[in-house]
Amino acid sequence: MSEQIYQDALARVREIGENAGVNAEVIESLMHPMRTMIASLPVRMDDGSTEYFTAYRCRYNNALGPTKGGIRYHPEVNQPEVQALALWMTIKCAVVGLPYGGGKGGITVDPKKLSRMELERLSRSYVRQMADIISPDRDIPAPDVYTNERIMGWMMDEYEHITRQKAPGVITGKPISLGGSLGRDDATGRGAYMCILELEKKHGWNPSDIKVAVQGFGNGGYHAARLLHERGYKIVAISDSRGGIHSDSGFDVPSIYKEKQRSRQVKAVYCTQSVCEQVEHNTISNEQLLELDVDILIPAALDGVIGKHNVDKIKANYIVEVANGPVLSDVDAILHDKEIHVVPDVLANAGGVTVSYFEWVQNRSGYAWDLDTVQERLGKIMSKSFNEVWDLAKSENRSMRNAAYTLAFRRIGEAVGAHGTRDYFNSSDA
Ligand SMILES: NC(=O)C1=CN([C@@H]2O[C@H](COP(=O)(O)OP(=O)(O)OC[C@H]3O[C@@H](n4cnc5c(N)ncnc54)[C@H](O)[C@@H]3O)[C@@H](O)[C@H]2O)C=CC1
Ligand SMILES: O=C(O)CCC(=O)C(=O)O
Repeated sequence: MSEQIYQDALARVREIGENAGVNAEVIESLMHPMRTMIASLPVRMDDGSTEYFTAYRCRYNNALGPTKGGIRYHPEVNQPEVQALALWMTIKCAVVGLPYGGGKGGITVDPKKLSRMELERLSRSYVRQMADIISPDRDIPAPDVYTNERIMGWMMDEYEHITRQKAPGVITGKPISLGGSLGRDDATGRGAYMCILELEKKHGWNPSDIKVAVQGFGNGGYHAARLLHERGYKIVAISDSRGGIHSDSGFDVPSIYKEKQRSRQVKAVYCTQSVCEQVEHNTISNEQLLELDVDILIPAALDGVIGKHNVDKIKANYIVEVANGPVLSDVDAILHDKEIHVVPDVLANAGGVTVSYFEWVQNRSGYAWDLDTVQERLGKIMSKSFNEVWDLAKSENRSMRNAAYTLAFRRIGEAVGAHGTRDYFNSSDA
């Protein structure tokens, strides 16, 4: 699947790029990752043995600034997937106008099988191997699937040991006590929520009439569901890696979250007394969740979950991509024809990297913002970016993804031109 994901990502860039009116050389440059580093990480396990884990960091394109993007810990992470994710970061940062290029990293590991100490040694080992390419001015990691602020804290600490200086700007999504930003914890879900608020204004929705299904109940999915629930949207389905639950009357998201914290799985919520008393519900699989008759479907877990195999069964009016790459490119046109509108990942989940940018700015200036400032500035960027994409899509009858990519290509193209094309293509390892 992962090799297919990268080829799919390239095909989409080529297809949209060909009619975006951008210099063909710029589109060609996006076909080639600048650099992908692969490393073996030896980790001393608690039983005294040593295990080796394969790790990646891709700096895809730096036309707009230092490369930026999260680090994923997952048993299926591999080079093509990391490259696809880094390409999407390049486009995402350009869509929301951040002064960053795109990067991404990952380790092929099932973190659920490691102890806390093993996880810490693994994370520190990653930084030792990647220390030559990450830095506050070069490549700035952040959290992604199955990584979190604690891991970012260990990584920053290791980097500071290596460089013998304080360097909070080398990584974002850190604990607040180490220079993290207020508001980074829920920024990805909040950014998606802000996109939905824009849709609400355009369509005059009454939130309590709108049914939402959310696949994935982690950092992105949970906060999106929580904020929508607080506004009165009906969250009718929720899932995690082990399956999901469904109820037409909608769930009280905070109590599902509480049960998930206790049991470690959403499905275990099924028929727990506190939830059963509230609402009748049944268990569903992750595949069934995608096919529910809802107004908004929020895939917030992994890539490639909507493709030719199930596109005919998708009934949602809107797909808001909190996950990176949940829809494969070969169904873009089918969804557009069926008038199933997609708010693409490169816009819908850009709240996370936007607040990461705020964190980096705060670290560099040494001045911490309050939560209201973070959220207000996030709101401005999300609303402006959403409307730029929406207006272009409407005025030229494009899908929102096509419009978002077109805007990104124009911005990247302008920067490439300003660098002086020959130099940019010959040496761009800053
Ligand atoms: N954390 C962030 O700031 C950002 C995350 N994203 C994207 O959002 C998606 C989710 O990331 P996070 O929420 O950060 O990860 P997370 O690690 O906090 O949560 C992942 C969630 O997905 C569930 N999951 C895993 N495998 C699944 C499967 N096969 N089917 C259904 N659910 C499954 C997990 O149980 C968990 O609930 C990813 O695609 C990530 O790249 C995008 C932008 C920023
Ligand atoms: O916060 C960041 O810098 C990057 C988050 C990320 O990996 C993503 O947007 O996919």
